[in-house]
Amino acid sequence: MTTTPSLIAPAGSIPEALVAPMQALARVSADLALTIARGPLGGGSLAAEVGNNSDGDNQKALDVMADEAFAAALPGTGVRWYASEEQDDVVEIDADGTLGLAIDPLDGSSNIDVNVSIGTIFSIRTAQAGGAETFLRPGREQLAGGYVVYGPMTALVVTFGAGVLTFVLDPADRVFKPVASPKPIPAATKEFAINASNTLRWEAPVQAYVTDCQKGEAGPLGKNFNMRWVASLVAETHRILSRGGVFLYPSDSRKGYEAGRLRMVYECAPIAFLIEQAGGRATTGRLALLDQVPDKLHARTPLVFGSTEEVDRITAYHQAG
Ligand SMILES: O=P(O)(O)OC[C@H]1O[C@](O)(COP(=O)(O)O)[C@@H](O)[C@@H]1O
Ligand SMILES: [Mg+2]
Ligand SMILES: [Mg+2]
Repeated sequence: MTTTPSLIAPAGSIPEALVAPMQALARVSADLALTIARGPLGGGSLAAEVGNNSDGDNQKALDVMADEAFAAALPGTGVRWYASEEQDDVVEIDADGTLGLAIDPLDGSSNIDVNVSIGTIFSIRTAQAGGAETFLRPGREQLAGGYVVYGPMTALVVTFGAGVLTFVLDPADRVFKPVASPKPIPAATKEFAINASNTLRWEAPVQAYVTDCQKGEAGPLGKNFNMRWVASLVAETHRILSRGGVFLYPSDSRKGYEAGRLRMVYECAPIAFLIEQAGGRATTGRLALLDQVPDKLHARTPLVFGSTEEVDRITAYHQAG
């Protein structure tokens, strides 16, 4: 029996061992895109609070639905270990699988009920003998890193370590089809993204950098900046891949935010992999993000990424501070 592919990729563009998991990810994402587009027509609220995950975040109905759908699609695709934002521990799928898949099944949960872009972020690694040891490794070892953004169009963007591939979901037949990837991220930018409600809680170097951006042409950076904050990491990443920019989610003094908000294994590492492959840079504010090793599955890390000139400037502010 042949099944219709959910992802049409140029021949040879996906490493052989990753074709089956990529098809599974694409199939579930296409289903999720339909569920998201139908909103309340599906019956019940996709944003209804249904529990808490191990990180203490509220789980919305769509968080749980997406997690269950991705986990259910993986048997037979070569995946041994499944690590999800919505699961306390790594789950074993197929004992003879050779891959580990880490996932943020639904990113940007606070935007589910306001009809703003949300997404899925995924990372594929070589399976080790144990679940935790598969993922507690430098992001540089990833075999694939990518996301799906459910926005005005649904797009899947992925790297296998040799550039960036972009696919758009065709609503006519619900298949992801290849499109040209944007040009490399421009080195210079005049656009930053940060949750400015935390200004007074940031460390001094971040406060100093954002203040200097706000000073505009008259300040030390000598240019007027624009600001964006979507509160969906996938949407911010898609914008920065499309036209450049710099994103910061630094640590702050709120309880639990000592290492920022975003999780290394299934949010920051795959995004950093994509950004580097697109010619940008990703750091913790101080160090290259892909060289850091998380100490636990849901470990958080400060994240700065985007156009190289601004990311490097932010590193310099940290070194000076
Ligand atoms: O609530 P804040 O500070 O705006 O944080 C927004 C950030 O949190 C996230 O929503 C976290 O992801 P989840 O929705 O998967 O927990 C990111 O997508 C986004 O960048
Ligand atoms: Mg997320
Ligand atoms: Mg999530």
